[in-house]
Amino acid sequence: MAFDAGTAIILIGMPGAGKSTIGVRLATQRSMPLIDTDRLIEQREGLTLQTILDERGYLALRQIEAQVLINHRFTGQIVATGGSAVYSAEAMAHLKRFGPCVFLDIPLDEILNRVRNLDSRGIAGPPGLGLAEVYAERLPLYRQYADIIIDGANLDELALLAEVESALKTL
Ligand SMILES: Nc1ncnc2c1ncn2[C@@H]1O[C@H](COP(=O)(O)OP(=O)(O)OP(=O)(O)O)[C@@H](O)[C@H]1O
Ligand SMILES: O=C(O)C1=C[C@@H](O)[C@@H](O)[C@H](O)C1
Ligand SMILES: [Mg+2]
Repeated sequence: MAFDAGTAIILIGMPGAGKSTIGVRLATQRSMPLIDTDRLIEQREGLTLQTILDERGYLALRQIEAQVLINHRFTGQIVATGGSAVYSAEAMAHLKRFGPCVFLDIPLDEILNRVRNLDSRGIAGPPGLGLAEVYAERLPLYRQYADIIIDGANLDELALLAEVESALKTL
């Protein structure tokens, strides 16, 4: 693919996969702006994600997320998506027009270690669904939309960043 200054890099993966952490590092390293799509949602709605979930439910949050993604231009940006972005095929097709989609593939046990506050952190899924079920449901979707899959097992932030950079060079 053409990898010029306008090309975005889209990070996808489970909550706790490191999209924001790696996003910040990639943006700094490449002198590109970082956009966290969760913040776009909160700005548009004037509400926190948790309030949207509590007051309108997870399907409404997924719908809002899809609309926000579809209506935004991501040219030249590092994009840290919400973990639930992959529920909208239309939003994913739109995102992928701006650049490659990088799936940070972190094993479930590591995700479970990192994400402890499931009840208060707002997962866009049915109440009561555990992280293991969310992981099983989403894994095929993350794989389906990924142009690059990074096996992040046992990689610290810097090692993961290096893997992402080296995979991007192969495109
Ligand atoms: N490679 C890594 N090794 C160990 N810990 C990491 C790594 N990357 C991120 N973390 C830690 O995991 C936690 C979650 O990371 P981060 O917030 O970047 O995930 P995220 O994918 O953006 O999640 P969310 O979907 O909740 O926004 C943070 O505490 C971060 O310090
Ligand atoms: O993985 C998820 O379901 C979510 C992750 C967060 O980043 C937010 O996008 C939202 O709370 C949903
Ligand atoms: Mg994040």
